[in-house]
Amino acid sequence: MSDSDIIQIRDLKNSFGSQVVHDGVNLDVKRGEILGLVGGSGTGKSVLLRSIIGLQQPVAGSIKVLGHEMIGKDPLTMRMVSRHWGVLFQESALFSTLNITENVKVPLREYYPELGDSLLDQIAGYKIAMTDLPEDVGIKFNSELSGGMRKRAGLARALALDPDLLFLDEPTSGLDPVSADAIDALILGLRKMLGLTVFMITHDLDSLYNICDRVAVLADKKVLAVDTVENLTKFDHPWIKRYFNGPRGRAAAESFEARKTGA
Ligand SMILES: Nc1ncnc2c1ncn2[C@@H]1O[C@H](COP(=O)(O)OP(=O)(O)OP(=O)(O)O)[C@@H](O)[C@H]1O
Repeated sequence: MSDSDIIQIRDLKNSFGSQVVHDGVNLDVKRGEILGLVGGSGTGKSVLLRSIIGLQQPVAGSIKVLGHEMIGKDPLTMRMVSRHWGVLFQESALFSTLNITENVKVPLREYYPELGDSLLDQIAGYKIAMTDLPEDVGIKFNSELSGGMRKRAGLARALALDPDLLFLDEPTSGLDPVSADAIDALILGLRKMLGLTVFMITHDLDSLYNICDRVAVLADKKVLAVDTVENLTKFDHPWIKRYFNGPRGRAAAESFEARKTGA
């Protein structure tokens, strides 16, 4: 594992009964990069994410995070390594009975039970501010927030423990284009400010062009290619061609070019 790799996956196999989802997945995620993961529906993007963060037990293979083998890990190692990552789940997964401040305090309480409530409130307030949410959001509940605000609140909780690594499951799904652009800008800003590595499942072609350093394509039960979007558009595989060179892919490419030239 090279020093620059924060995640290294080798020969990963996942199956459910007779359904093989992954059959020899290999992938390296480099420290400091934003890596996008794409693939058709049901190709196993979420199963891959769940395998990395220990919510899915693979059949075979190796997953190293920060140099620690995650498969077959003991609960203590798992707890020690998971302290270094934050996860934004697709529906943000905020606790509906807790306000946003209390949600952000959940991981803080788990890892720092000795800290007093007023200090936890301050830290939570700081994390909420980092995601550009107004201060009064802290006392609101998930049901009182817009879709974009929920994503930001989920991000605030994912940042609670000052992670090195951020896992995002479709951070812009369900958002209008302006809110999606704002979330992309926030992810870029957080990466710069905190030196994060970001592993992001997305279907959002604009996000792939605008913020991902590299994109991994999951198809045929494997990671078929990992490269810049520009290079992937030239890749000779039927799904990759359809994905990047179809009408939506071309529109995203044109919009990216227009942004670059300021048109
Ligand atoms: N706990 C489970 N039990 C049985 N099958 C599962 C389980 N979790 C996932 N699968 C199956 O594994 C396959 C991959 O699912 P996964 O959710 O990873 O797809 P995905 O690529 O994230 O899809 P989408 O883009 O539609 O969210 C699917 O066929 C799904 O039905």
